[in-house]
Amino acid sequence: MNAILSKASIFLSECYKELGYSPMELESRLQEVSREMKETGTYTHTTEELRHGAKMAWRNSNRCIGRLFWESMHVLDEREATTEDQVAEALYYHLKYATNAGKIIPTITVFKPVYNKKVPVRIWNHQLIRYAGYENEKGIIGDPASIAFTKKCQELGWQGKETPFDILPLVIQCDHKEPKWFDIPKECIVEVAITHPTINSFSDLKLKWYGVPFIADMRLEVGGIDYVAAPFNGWYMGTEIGARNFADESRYHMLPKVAELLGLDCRKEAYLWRDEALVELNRAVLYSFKDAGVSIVDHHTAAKQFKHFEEKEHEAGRSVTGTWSWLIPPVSPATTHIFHKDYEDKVLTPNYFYQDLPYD
Ligand code: HEM
Ligand SMILES: N=C(Nc1cccc(CNC[C@@H]2CCCN2)c1)c1cccs1
Repeated sequence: MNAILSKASIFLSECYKELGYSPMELESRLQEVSREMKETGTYTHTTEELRHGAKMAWRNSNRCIGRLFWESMHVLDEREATTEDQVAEALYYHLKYATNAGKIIPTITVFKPVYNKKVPVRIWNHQLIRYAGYENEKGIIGDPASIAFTKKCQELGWQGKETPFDILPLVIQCDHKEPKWFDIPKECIVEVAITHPTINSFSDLKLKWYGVPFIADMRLEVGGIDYVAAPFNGWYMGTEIGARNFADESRYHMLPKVAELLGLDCRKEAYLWRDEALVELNRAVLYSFKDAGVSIVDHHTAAKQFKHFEEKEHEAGRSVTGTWSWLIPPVSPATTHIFHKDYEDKVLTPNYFYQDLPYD
């Protein structure tokens, strides 16, 4: 218990200082928290503490290149939601609010935290919106990264259409019971068809992707409290879709098909046909999102924004921690300043952490 108390006082001291409270106000809050700890073995964040804690956690996310905007995140406090239906409704609201018809608003919804090892809410999805993956004797349909979770959804009674872009259901578990699944209303989902600015035959690839990434499986830790259901969204950096989701051999494996469409000579690696296909695919992703009015950032602009974040943090007297190998983009990494410096990969809290899958 006093482990939580020390984490709480460290968090509250930093949080209250950043919010401009006086030492007196901090002191009285610390006494209130220690009283609640004695009575209940835990303590409850005020909405303001939760709001600032979630933003600090983003600011401390070492692998995130998008941290410049950490203070602007919208925090939806859904700690009162206790049933699967209430959680599903809160998620529908988050999906619509954050999508904002394409002008994406970075948002997090925070559900009731763990207490005495009891887990009130757990979301089984990796991302709230993601495509299904099916594997049969003839091969794979859809996103290979989703094969295991898709099987889980089918065991729970969900049935997909077995197209390459079936949107998976929300899977919500309350109080360690059997999880419930919910189809996402179509008004909560924006998708972008991938076309190319100059190569018209690009649409023959019939590629599309969902507009907004909502990470649903990470644990938000604030002052010793574990929020294991706290889905958050931002906007995509183009390379995530163009250089990984569409390009990886273990994902949609599109480079050979793009190269063929471009009429590239693929007989020798030294012709750099992979690289040429990659650039055209990433150019198409950025062009299509822009044309559809859905927020996205290219990796050069994102790196410049990260540079600005570093400068702002320095002015605030905080040192920037980071994971270099995740911060450099997968396309043309050495063209960014990030590649040419190193970052201390120290894990601060509040932060977002991986957690064990809630299913086997
Ligand atoms: C606003 C636009 C944002 C952009 C463009 C952005 C960009 C990125 C990118 C490109 C990655 C690497 C992902 C990968 O390679 O799989 C990443 C990682 C991460 N981002 Fe951001 N991000 C944004 C907002 C956010 C927000 C709002 C949060 C949380 C509040 C966040 C927390 C994280 C975390 C925790 C990781 C590491 C994930 C992991 O370890 O798998 N980011 N971000
Ligand atoms: N742009 C985004 N990308 C992002 C951020 C965090 C985590 C992820 C997913 N990372 C895991 C994947 C799967 C293996 C390697 N990458 C994507 C955002 C997602 C949610 C808020 S911003």
